[in-house]
Amino acid sequence: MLHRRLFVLIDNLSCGATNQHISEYHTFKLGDLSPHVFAIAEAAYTSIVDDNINQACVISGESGAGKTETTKFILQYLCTITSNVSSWVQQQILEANTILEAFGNAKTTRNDNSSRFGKFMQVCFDDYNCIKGCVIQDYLLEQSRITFQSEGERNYHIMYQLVAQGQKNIGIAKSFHLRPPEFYKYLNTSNSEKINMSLESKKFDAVTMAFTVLQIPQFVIDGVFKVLSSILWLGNIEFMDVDGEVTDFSGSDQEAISSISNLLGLNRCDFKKVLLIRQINVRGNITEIPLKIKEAIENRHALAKALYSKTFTWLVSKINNCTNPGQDGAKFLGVLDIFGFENFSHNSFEQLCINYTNEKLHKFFNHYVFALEQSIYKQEGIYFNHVEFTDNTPCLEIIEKPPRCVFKLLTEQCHMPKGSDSAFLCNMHTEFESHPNYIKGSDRRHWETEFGIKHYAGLVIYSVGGFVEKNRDVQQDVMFDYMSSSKDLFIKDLSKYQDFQFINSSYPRGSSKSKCTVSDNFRQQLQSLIDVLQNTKPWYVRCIKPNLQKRPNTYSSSLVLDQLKYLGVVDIIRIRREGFPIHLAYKDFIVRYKCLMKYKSFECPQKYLSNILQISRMPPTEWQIGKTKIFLRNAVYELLESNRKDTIYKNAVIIQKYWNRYCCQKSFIRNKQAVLRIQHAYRGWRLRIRFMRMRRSAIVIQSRLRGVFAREVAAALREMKRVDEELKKRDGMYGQLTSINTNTLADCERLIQEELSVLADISDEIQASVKPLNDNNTSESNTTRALIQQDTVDLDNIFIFLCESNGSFDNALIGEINDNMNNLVKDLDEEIKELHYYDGTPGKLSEFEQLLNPYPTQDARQARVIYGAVKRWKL
Ligand SMILES: Nc1ncnc2c1ncn2[C@@H]1O[C@H](COP(=O)(O)OP(=O)(O)OP(=O)(O)O)[C@@H](O)[C@H]1O
Repeated sequence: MLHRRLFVLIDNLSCGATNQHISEYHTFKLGDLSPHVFAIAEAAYTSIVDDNINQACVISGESGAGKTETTKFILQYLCTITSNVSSWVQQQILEANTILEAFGNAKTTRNDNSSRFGKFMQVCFDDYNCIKGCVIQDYLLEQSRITFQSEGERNYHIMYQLVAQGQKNIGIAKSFHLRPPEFYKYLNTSNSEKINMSLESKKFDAVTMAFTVLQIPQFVIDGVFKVLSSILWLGNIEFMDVDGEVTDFSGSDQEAISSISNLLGLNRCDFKKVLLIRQINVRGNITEIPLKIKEAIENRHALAKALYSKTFTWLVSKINNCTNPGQDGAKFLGVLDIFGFENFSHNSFEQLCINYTNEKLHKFFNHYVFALEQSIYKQEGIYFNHVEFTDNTPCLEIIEKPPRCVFKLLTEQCHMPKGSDSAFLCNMHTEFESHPNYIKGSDRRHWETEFGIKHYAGLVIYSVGGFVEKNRDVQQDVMFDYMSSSKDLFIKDLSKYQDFQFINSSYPRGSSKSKCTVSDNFRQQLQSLIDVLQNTKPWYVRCIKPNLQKRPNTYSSSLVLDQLKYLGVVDIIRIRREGFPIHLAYKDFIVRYKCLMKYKSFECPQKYLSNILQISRMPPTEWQIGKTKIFLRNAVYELLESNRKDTIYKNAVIIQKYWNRYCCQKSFIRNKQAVLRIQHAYRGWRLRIRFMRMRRSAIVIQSRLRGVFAREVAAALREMKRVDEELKKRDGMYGQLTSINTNTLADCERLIQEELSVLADISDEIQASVKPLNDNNTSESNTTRALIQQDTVDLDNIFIFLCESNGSFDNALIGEINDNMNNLVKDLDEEIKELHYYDGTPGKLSEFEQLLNPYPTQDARQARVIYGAVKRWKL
């Protein structure tokens, strides 16, 4: 399926990247808003979410057009939309860029921050479409820049940053043996402008901060800076020719040698040997040959380049370790920021590799967009107007197609002991003289030093000097062997580090064929990149440089038109208009758009397809049905997509409605049940509390009542006892009265006998009422009996007695006691009165009163108490 795979054109100077911009583009379709790299990033991200296919954003354009900035915008966009809160891994991905820029970017005549390496950043996503990590693949770092920079250009940024920091901080200068920038030859090969120390020092702080975010230990960071300082010192070694065959160090070299040995933790003699002697492999025997002065200088440069490039690849692998997505990050969105097409006044091996990369990517683009497209039209038997496009296959073949191509001829020379640039050029002229994409040089005078290739973006003249040497990629194995026994842990680790991707040599060490050449490695790397891109859904971002002065809103028409032409933009607009850029298999089309049909019948797919399109009122010129696929123009596709989106939206609302209702019902029932259960439990609890309170109150009331009754009964019994004693006293009085008046006494005796008999009856009745209790419970009866038999009445015992009796006393009995007691008291009072009037003697009366009634008021009160108690009892 060819999706909306075309591109946005980025005018790099007007492209903003605030969070507001990001939120504006988020969730919007490509084309809804004005062209912006965020729209592409959004489309690619949506596609990864919807279709679950890996995506690739291929960013191209010439040097300084804004590829690196665009890459950063895409990363920033992805990091922002995939997380509300910036997570650690996203921070690490952004900071990795800071490190890569410091170590891999440099000032060129076209761009102050030119990437001198290519990179493919695969941002990996988990099943929830959140960023899980990132894998970076680097391509061909420009090594020659370490030792030499053209006019107006600079070495890699990190070199200046380190030296500037050394100027600011004495401690750092001492630890890394740093000197002012003017001291180092590798920083002064061109007349570039003066270094802004404070700016560089600030950038150095940013790099160390980025190292910290990537959790790189301090000893490793220090190790990296030691290597950089050693490289700078290497440039200052001058050598001295001894006899034309042997070289030695000059007096001024000693400081550099001791500094480098210290920094790398090497033995001084070993290091000197590396600089002055070369090892060669002759049929398995390693032979040491002293280097001539020219060779020693070249060897020193090679050593510096090898150290820097190894440190760079080590850093990339370290960053990959830190941002490794693990098992979860299966899907990825790759961002390819590769060096733009270059055509300088002096072009060398590096420019050939860079322009070869651009040719390769352009071919991929052409193949994907034009050739493949039109071959599918033919296969499917649909009618179309053939679209012509600029095919760059011949140019690519001259560079890379075996058996005879530029790279093959160059490798041949590298494998020859006496291989040279001139021999390479001669072979090229012979081989490609008649090739349409090849010219021998800018003019006849330069045929011995130059060759030209007509790239898709224009003719580039290459100076052949240094091609063989640069392609040889001298590995400096001896130096790394010595470094492996360094005292510094990082240096040791670095020396053992191998970029495993390209270790494929079967030749013995030291032989000229022992290593793949730089071009071989680079070709393999690029091929694997193309293989990865072929398995992704590509998105193209073409960066256009509007003017050469880096001014905003200034367009140099001819410059822009040239770029639009060679980037294939004009061709692509044609195919968009004339071709059918969207094609879908029948099944996919039906699955995707059947929602637009009311009646879903699948008997004849072709009929069904045309039904969908007719019902949706699509103009018939805008679509065609092939043998297995349906082909659509962009306008139809847009319309279908928009209808589909509306239908899905409406249906989604209905589904949501039902689902929400179901959820609400479910939640209501659950809440209701919960409320009932809570109510149930609460009511139970409240009733239990109320019952307990009432029971406690009842017990209190009962105990109080029982106490009251017990006290009243005890008072009654006490009163009985007192009456008994009164009777006894009266018996005594009777004898005295007899002597006064026998008749009166006889009457008195009779009356007393009657009263005694009444009291005896009461006593009998009490005994009789106590008796049933004795029969019911022997223990109870014992207590009761003991109580009754006691002379004195104890209130506690009375209470126990009442408890035991458990209400067996009849209220009537108490009433009777009360009545009898009242009667008794009343009778006694009357009797005393009678006695008083009978005698008629006041002196005797007072004696009798004192004798018979010593406590008249107390009697009356007791009687009232008993009466009151019994009355309450009855109530
Ligand atoms: N959107 C932008 N806003 C402001 N400045 C920009 C923007 N894009 C690019 N630039 C400026 O242009 C310069 C070049 O951009 P950039 O480094 O991205 O180019 P490039 O295409 O990657 O070049 P090279 O191929 O040399 O690496 C930047 O250093 C920056 O100053």
